[in-house]
Amino acid sequence: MENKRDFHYPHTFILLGASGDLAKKKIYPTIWYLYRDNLLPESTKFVGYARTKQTLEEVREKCKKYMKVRSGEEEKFEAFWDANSYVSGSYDKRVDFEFLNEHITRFEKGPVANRIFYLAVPPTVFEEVTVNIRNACHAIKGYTRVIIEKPFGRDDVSSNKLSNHLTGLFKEDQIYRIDHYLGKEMVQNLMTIRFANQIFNPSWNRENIASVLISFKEPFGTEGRGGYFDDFGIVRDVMQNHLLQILSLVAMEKPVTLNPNDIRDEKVKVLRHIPPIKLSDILVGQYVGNPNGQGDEKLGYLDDPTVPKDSVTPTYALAVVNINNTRWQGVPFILRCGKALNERKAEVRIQYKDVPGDIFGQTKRNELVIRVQPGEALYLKLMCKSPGMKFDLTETELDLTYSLRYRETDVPDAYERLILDVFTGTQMHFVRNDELKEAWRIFTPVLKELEEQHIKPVPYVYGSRGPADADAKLAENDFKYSGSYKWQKPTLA
Ligand SMILES: NC(=O)C1=CN([C@@H]2O[C@H](COP(=O)(O)OP(=O)(O)OC[C@H]3O[C@@H](n4cnc5c(N)ncnc54)[C@H](OP(=O)(O)O)[C@@H]3O)[C@@H](O)[C@H]2O)C=CC1
Ligand SMILES: O=C1O[C@H](COP(=O)(O)O)[C@@H](O)[C@H](O)[C@H]1O
Repeated sequence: MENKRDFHYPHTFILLGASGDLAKKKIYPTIWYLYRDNLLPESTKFVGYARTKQTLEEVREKCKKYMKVRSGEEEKFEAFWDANSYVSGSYDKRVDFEFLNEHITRFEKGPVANRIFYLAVPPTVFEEVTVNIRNACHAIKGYTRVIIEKPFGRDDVSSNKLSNHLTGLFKEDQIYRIDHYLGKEMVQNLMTIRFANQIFNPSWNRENIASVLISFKEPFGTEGRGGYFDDFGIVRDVMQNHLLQILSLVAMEKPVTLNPNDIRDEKVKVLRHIPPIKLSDILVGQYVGNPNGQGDEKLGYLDDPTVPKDSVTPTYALAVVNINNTRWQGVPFILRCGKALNERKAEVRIQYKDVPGDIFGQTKRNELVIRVQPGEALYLKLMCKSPGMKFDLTETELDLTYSLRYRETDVPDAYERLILDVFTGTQMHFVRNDELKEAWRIFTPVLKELEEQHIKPVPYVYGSRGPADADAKLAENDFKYSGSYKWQKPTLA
């Protein structure tokens, strides 16, 4: 791991695919915020690289609307762009990468100089780019780290092939596989909630917990990205990575230490207890247009011109995952994700069992909700005596809403944390090769069955809560919804 004291050496951050969507919407803004907040080594230079022939001014112009510059920050913003340069070249020609290498070398005065490559490139050019980095751009007087974005393959075979390819070029401690959900505040909080609170730890098991629901909902469809999406579908896009990562943090045993490898050892261990998902344990859906909706809501997935008319790619999926170990045997972990739904939401719901011997005759289950987004919150739904002269029960909550409790603190964006982690050399929040292998072992068979049998997803209307059958599947898996809980939003004092 790099020491803080090494931060005065030259660092170059090379963004491959600098002309693309991810670069302009996410990566350039992120490196600007890190630079603005003085979080990066002082002498860091940024190099954009892509096939498009363009000037740095043009790159800057394209990123403009995605980068926030507050009043008083204008000078710093100019300094940021002064530290940037852009090189155009192909992805497959070594000579172009040799030119890139010469370009980077100019910034590398002194005995040590480090390089970080961010691969914001399509999977089709991934192999040649990594070979060219290894052969022509590897640092000779410092570290070389590569950040890679999903998709990490599309099944076990292609993912293994990619892993073997990378293993032939880089050591595991040079590879940073991004799952940006691991950079989200409440996902990072899962370990603290579990292991720094004696109140939760003893009840975190099959004796007390009935079911766990991990949800991701988005209120928009594929928005013209259907061409990419159709090849992957929601299971590969969200469930196999983001939701499974959350599951492993919710279900794993306590790691021996906070060392990244100890944590990832535990994540792998719990994944190894999960058998591959069966076809009977998954429900898939695809959105159709809402005739009463506005604008895009009128359009179904198949109306996207980049999607084949007979596509059976799921835009919604609910899967029941079993963990066959002492802690969790028999507790359904329900993963649920979908596009074009009624709201934006990502959350974990830990639903406790019914109170045995209910003397009140009306108790509802406790539920611990960890809301990842929007608006980070942790709330525990519980029963209380109705205040006043009555002796009946009321459903209420212990509520930790971040925007109220931590008014002065800005929650950083996931990419900011993760890119900074790469500079400091901490791999705790990155996906290790063996985690990835387990994830594909769990999902590949069912994905194959869905695709080989051409299973038609259940239609659901754009803007709805998803296929009607999904709630029945939740109920079958010991997730109880009473509909009686009412939240009273606190008002600001
Ligand atoms: N700190 C905070 O900000 C807090 C906010 N709240 C808010 O209060 C509101 C209610 O709280 P919530 O925890 O959602 O509790 P509820 O018991 O009201 O709802 C739980 C969830 O059940 C799902 N649901 C709705 N209908 C059904 C159904 N027929 N079968 C199965 N599931 C169903 C909904 O999610 P889905 O559509 O995803 O299935 C819903 O969000 C929410 O908006 C919540 O954000 C509550 C407490 C604290
Ligand atoms: O990885 C992905 O995540 C986004 C959702 O990310 P969020 O941080 O906005 O929740 C999703 O839209 C996209 O399809 C998927 O590839």
